[in-house]
Amino acid sequence: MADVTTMLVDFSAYNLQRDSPDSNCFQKLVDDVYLALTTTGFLYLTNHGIPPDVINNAFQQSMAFFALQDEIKMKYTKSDHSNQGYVQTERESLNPEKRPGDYKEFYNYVPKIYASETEDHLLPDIELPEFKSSMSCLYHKCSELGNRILEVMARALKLEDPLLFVKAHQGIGGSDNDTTIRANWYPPISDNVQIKPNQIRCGEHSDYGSITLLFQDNIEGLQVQCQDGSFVDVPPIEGSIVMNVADIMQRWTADKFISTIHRVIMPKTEELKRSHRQSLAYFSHPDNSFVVKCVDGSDKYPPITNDVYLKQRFNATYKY
Ligand SMILES: O=C(O)CCC(=O)C(=O)O
Ligand SMILES: [Fe+2]
Repeated sequence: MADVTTMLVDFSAYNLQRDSPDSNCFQKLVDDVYLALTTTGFLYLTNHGIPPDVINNAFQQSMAFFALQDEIKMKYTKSDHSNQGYVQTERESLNPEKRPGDYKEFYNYVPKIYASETEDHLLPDIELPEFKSSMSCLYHKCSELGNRILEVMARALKLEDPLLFVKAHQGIGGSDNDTTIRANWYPPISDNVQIKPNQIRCGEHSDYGSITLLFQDNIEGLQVQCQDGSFVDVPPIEGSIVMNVADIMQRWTADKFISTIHRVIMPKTEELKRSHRQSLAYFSHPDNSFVVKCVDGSDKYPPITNDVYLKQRFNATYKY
């Protein structure tokens, strides 16, 4: 299985520049998505229609945030009862049994405003007045594209209601939905940095939500696991988005679509060690109160609300 590569899927037939699908090539898109998501669970989306400026601005603002002094970044630290904010190196352990904390920093952006508690104080508006608007712009483009992908996925499974997945995500951006953009920053491994045994940039894990859209910079490191346990590279391809199935979607589809383990390894060469790496991950979630039931009508997994499922998963991941 070690020669498995991640499929390239051309999204032109339903990209954000179109009002409706292109009937000439839509079925090919549906078939390609079915093939990729039932085999590796990962694909590269090309011709998706998110403007490059939107992506570049979010990358630039995210880099400007990580370049701030530590004391400033710490003002924006994520608390343990919410999802927004900054998390410093080693605080997240994605593979706690086998590895020390991940050698990465990240910032989670969630646009929702809680009724009782606003989280605006966790946005770096003073230092970076354009941070919020650039994250928000990418978030909304990803939501639009995400809806189209979810529709294609439902059509691939020939669901009676092709908008079932889309309807389950209608609260994105509001208080009943945890869809998040995570800006990841992997610092360079300079000579004065002590890397612990088995420490890597991002430990082996699968994502928790429905689907993930991942924007990589031009630095390699992402790998996905094959069925035989080995890992293969998912190198950056300029202009593409890496899309993957996450855990609640695997459960929802009674294991038809596969949520695959992935990781980000330490740089292999001296030159890469001196480079930092950035990625932006859009983690899409169904609404918290939505009851996820197997779409094939089976009882392979009992129905569960998304918020109960998420709580179980988050509790295992953070060190406080
Ligand atoms: O940085 C990457 O390429 C992957 C990050 C990732 O898998 C995650 O944040 O869940
Ligand atoms: Fe991930």
